[in-house]
Amino acid sequence: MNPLRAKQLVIDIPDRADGQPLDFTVEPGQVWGVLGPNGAGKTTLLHILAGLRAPRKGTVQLGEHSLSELKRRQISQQLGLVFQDRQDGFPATVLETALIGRHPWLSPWQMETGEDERIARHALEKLDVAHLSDRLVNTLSGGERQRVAIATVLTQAPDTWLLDEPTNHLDLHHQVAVLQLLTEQARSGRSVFMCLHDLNLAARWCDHLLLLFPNGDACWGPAERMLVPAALERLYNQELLTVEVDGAPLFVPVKR
Ligand SMILES: Nc1ncnc2c1ncn2[C@@H]1O[C@H](COP(=O)(O)OP(=O)(O)OP(=O)(O)O)[C@@H](O)[C@H]1O
Repeated sequence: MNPLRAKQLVIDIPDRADGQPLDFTVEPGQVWGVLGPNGAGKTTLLHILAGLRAPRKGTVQLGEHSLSELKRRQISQQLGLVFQDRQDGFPATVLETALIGRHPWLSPWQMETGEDERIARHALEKLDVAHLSDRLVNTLSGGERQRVAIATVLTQAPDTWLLDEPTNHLDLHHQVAVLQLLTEQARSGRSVFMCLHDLNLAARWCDHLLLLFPNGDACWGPAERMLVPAALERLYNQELLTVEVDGAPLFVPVKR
């Protein structure tokens, strides 16, 4: 598996100074969380790492190659992206949507095989949406649609998962199930890099964290080194109480 590297990367946020260039490597087996307030640049960073947007400065590498040297197909065989928002203009069923995940592995105009359908159906089962296989995606609830998006990337089977708020719209049980699935992906040698708004989910499930500040400052590293209450209070401009539960810190906003 090729590690994903950000090398001296500056996110291009209009009217913002360069700030701290990002220089980190997402290694196989790691689960990274990106934390930051609204507008800090989390989604933009994810799109840069997926090669969908150019950075202001620096490069993104998959193994020894920069993304700009790789064909889109090579990238999509290695990187999968779960978007924050999606438009369902095209009327497709849940199964047809999951099967889109096989496209990086098919030649142009090649039809999906029985094996592709088996992989897609298995992914739909893992995300608890197999019973919806024949439904049009635009008839699904927000949480069901989110689980289909994750199932589509599971069908794609990339080495590196990029996810923009994967727990959005999910009830507590499905939040935990998705984070458990991502943990299993990392344990099997893949890697996960996700934006999260829930600090406590990040503290519990991520082994590495990247804190993105609105002025372009940033810091990253092993989660236990990043979960410093003073830094998190500065990040969110919010006073926090910290308690320890089940061996992990729990952050609670101070109520005035
Ligand atoms: N095309 C654009 N034109 C102008 N400004 C943009 C554009 N795209 C993004 N921005 C701005 O860049 C900043 C970063 O946006 P981004 O979506 O990456 O933030 P985020 O950290 O993901 O925020 P959120 O937590 O709200 O999802 C925001 O202030 C946004 O308004």
